[in-house]
Amino acid sequence: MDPNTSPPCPGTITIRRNPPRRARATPKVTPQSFDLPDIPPFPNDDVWPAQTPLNPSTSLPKPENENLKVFLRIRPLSSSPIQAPRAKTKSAWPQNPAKKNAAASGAKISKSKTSSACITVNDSQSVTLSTPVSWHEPKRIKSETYGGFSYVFSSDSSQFKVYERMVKPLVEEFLRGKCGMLAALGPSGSGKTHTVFGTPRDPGMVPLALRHIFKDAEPHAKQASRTFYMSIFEICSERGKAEKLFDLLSDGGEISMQQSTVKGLKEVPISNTEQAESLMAQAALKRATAMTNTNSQSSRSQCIINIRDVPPKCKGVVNPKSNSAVLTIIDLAGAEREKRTGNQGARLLESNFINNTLMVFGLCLRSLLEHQKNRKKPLQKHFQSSMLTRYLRDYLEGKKRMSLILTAKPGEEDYLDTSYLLRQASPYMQIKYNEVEPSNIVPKKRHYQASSIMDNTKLSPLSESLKRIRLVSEHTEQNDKKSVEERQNFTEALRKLDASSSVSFKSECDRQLRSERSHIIMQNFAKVIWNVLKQYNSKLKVAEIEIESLKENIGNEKKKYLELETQLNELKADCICCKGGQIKNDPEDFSSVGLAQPHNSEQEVEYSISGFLLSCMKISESSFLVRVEQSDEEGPMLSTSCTRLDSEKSDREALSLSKPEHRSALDVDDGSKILIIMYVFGLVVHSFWESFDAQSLSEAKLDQSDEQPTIGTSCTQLDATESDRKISTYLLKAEDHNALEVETSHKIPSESFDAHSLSEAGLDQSDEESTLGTSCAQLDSEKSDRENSISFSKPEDHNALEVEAVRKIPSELLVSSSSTEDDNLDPLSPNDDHLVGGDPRGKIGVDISRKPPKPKRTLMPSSSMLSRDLSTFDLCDESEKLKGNRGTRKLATHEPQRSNGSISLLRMLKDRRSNLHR
Ligand SMILES: Nc1ncnc2c1ncn2[C@@H]1O[C@H](COP(=O)(O)OP(=O)(O)OP(=O)(O)O)[C@@H](O)[C@H]1O
Repeated sequence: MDPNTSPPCPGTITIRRNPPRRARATPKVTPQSFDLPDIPPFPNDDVWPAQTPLNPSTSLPKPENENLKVFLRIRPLSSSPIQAPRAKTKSAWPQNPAKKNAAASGAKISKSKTSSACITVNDSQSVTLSTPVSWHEPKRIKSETYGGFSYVFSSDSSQFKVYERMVKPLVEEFLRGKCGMLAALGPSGSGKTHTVFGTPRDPGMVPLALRHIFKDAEPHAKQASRTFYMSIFEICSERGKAEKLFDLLSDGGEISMQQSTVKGLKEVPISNTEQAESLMAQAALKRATAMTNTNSQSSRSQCIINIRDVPPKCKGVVNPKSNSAVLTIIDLAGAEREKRTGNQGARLLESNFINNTLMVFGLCLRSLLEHQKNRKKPLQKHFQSSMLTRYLRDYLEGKKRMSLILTAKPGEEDYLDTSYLLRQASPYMQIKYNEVEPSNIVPKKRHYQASSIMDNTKLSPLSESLKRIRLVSEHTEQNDKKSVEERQNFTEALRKLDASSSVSFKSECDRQLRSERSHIIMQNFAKVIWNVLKQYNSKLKVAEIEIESLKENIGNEKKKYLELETQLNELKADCICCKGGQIKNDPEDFSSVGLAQPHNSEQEVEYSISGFLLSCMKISESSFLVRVEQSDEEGPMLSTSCTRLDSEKSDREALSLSKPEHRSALDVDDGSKILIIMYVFGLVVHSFWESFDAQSLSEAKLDQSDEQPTIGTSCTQLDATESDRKISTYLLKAEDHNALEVETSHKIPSESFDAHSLSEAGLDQSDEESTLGTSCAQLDSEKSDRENSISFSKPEDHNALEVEAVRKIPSELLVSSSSTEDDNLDPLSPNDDHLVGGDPRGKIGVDISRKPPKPKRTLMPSSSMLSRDLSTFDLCDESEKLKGNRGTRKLATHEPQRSNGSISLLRMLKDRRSNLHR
C-alpha cells in the first residue's frame, strides 16, 4: 500500500448512485467459429441526408450518445458570511426554548462553516456529496457519489468553459438547423441566472451563444439573407394561483397560451450581438425578481429565451424545407425551502408556485424515463399541469433533444438542497432520444405560431390572402408562372409586414380588449362587493340600535334593582326595629308629611286615622298586604296575604304581643306578626261590632295616655243587623308606622243606619301600664248617600298597598267605632295555639312566603269559632263594669246576646291582667 495515500476511513459508506456505465468489453469472437453473413454498414447517408451546412467546415456530427445531457455546475463557495435570516415575524405560540437554543447554535455553526464544502468533484463526470460533520453520528460518515454527468463544472469553471462544453454544441446544431433546449435547474441562489445571463463583465450562456451565432452566421448572413428572431417571455404566478405569461420584449406584456403555442408573443428580429444584448438587458429589467433570504435578487418566474432562425429565402421563394430551428434557453426559478428562504405571504405563494412547476417538470421527465424503460407504462400527461411543461411538451415527451444544467451550492448548509437536486435530477440522464424528429424538417407550428408573422396573417385581410396563396403555392408546381409571381408577392408582403409595426398593433388591440374586459369584470365585482357592504352596514345599524335599547333596559333594570335594594334595606331596618321590641311613635314621621300633632281627642282620632293611613303606605312599601274580607252570605272570609321581601327569614314566625312595660302596644318580630296580630285583633273588634246592635251603638271616646302607646282602630259603617252591611275596620299602629290593614266590608244600606243609635264609645283603662285606644272616625254625618273614598296608592311601586273605604252613608249616619282592649290582656298571643296554632291551619290565612300574595283565604275553623264566639261577646257587662269603675264613659243600653266563647275570652283576658297586676 502506498504510504502516502491515507487508508479509507472505516466508517465511511460510499453510495454510488448511477455509476458511469462502462461498456463491457466485447468478447472477441473468432470469425472462423461462426459462419456469419456480411452485415452491411449502417446506412448513415440514407438516414441522415446530406444537408447544406451553413458552415461547410463544420462536419456533421454523427448521432453519438443520444441520452439527455445533464451537466452539473458547482458555484463557488460564498466568501461573505451567509446572510443571516431576516428577523422572522414573531410567532404567537410559545417556542420551545431547547429548540430556540438549538436553532441559535445551528445558526452559529452554519456561519462558522462557510468555508467547508459538502460536495467535491471526483472527475469530470462525478461528484461526492458528504453530509455535514455536525449532522452525522460520531463513527458513521456518510457520503454519496453521483456520477454519469455529461460534464461537471467545478466552482472555478469560467463561463466560457461552460459555454464551450455545454452550449456550443447546441448552438452549432442550431445553426445546422436542429432545435435545442437548455434548462438551468437548481435551488435558489445556486447560479442559474448567473449561468444563463451572466453579467456584462462575465456574460452567460445566452450572450455567448448570440455572439457565436452572429460570429458564425455573419459571413453567410448577407449571402443567405439569414435572419434571427429573439423572443423572451416569463411564466409567473398571480398571487400563487393562476399562471400568467408576460412578454419581456414588448410593452404590453401579457400574452396567452393555447395548447403549446404562445399567442401574441413578440419576436424581435436581431441582426447583431449588440442589439440582442440590449434586448436581453431590457428583458432582465422587466423580469420578476425579489429579495429572499437565499438570494438578494431571486428570480420569481420561469424565463424562456427563444432564438429562432427564419428560413432562408432562395431568390424570394420560401423553401419549406429550410432550417427553422429554435434554440431555447430556460432560466427556471429556483426550488425553495420555506425554512431557508423565510418567505411569507406573497413570496410564499410564489415559492409554492415555483416548486409546483418544478415538480411537474420533474414528473414529466420521470414519466418519460419510466416509459422508455418499460414501454408498457403509458406516458403520463403531466405536461398539462403547468404552462411551462405544456410549452416544452415536445422536449418532455422525448421528441426533441434537450440538455439540463444543474447548478449546485457547495456549502454545508446547502447540503439538503444539493442532495435533493442530485437525487432528483441525476436519473434524467438515462433518458434517450431515439425518436427525435429530424431537425431539418420544419417543426410543428405550435412553438412558433406565437411569432408575429403568424399572428399578423390572421389580423389583416392581406395576410389572410397571402396565407391562402402560400398554402396554394405549397401544392402547385413551380412551373406555374402565376404561382411564382404570387410567391414573390407573398415574400414581399412578408417583408413589409415584418418591417411594419402591425405586430405591435395586433398585440396592442389584444391588450386593450383584455384590459377592457378585466375592467368590466372588476367593475361588476366592485358592485357586488358594494352591495354586500351595504347590507352589512344596514345590519350593523340595526344591531347598534338593538344594543342601545338593551343598554337602556339594563340601566332601567339597574335602577329598579337599586330601588328594590333600598326598599329591602328599609324593610330590614324596620324589621330590626320591630325585633328590638320598641315600636316608636315618631310624630316627626307624620309631621313630615304634613300632619299636625293632635291637640284634642277629635284631633287624636284624626291623627290616628292619618297615622294609620301613613302606616298603610309604609306597609305598602314594605310589601305587606293584608286584607280581611267578610261576606255575610258565605260566612266570614279572611284573606291575608303577606309578601315578604326579606329572604333571610322564610319561616313563619309566631305572633307575639308586646310586654306591658314596653311603650309600644305590640311587640312584633316582623311585619308578618303584626299582620297576624292585627288580623286577630280585627276579628275581635269585628266580633264586638257583631255583638252590637245598630241601635245600641254609642259613641265612645277613649282617653289615651300620653305615656302609653296607642292602638288606633278605625271602624266605619257598622251595622250588625243588616246582612248586606259593609264594615271596614282599620287597625293601625301608629307608633312604628308599620300599619296593618284589616278590612271587613259589609254593604250597609243607608236606611239601616240610625243616627241616633250611633254613639261614641270609649274605654278607659284603669291600669296605667297600657291603654288600648279605639279611635272612631266620624267621617260624615251631614250629607246623605255620599261616597267617601280614601285611597292610597303608590303607582310606581308594585307592592303598594291600597287602602280604600267606600261607603254609602246616609245623612243621618254617624260613623263611630269603638273598641278598646288592653294589650296586656290580649289573649291572642302568638304562642296561643288554641287561637292560631292549634290547627296547622291556625296561622290561617297568613301566607308568609315570597310568592305573590293570594287575595283571599277562607277562615279556618278555629278562627271561625273564635269569630263566632266573639260575635256573641257581651260587652255590655264589661262596659257596665268599666262604666261603674271609671264612670267616664257610657255604653249602649242595648245588650245583645253574648256567646260563651266571647265571655270566656274576656275572662281570660281579665285573668291575665290580674296576674300581671300581681
Ligand atoms: N459561478 C458563479 N460564479 C460567481 N458568482 C456566482 C456563480 N454562480 C452564482 N453566483 C452568484 O450567486 C448569486 C446568486 O446567483 P443567481 O442569481 O444566478 O442564483 P439563481 O440560481 O438564479 O437563484 P434564483 O433561483 O433565486 O433566481 C449571484 O450574485 C451570482 O452572481
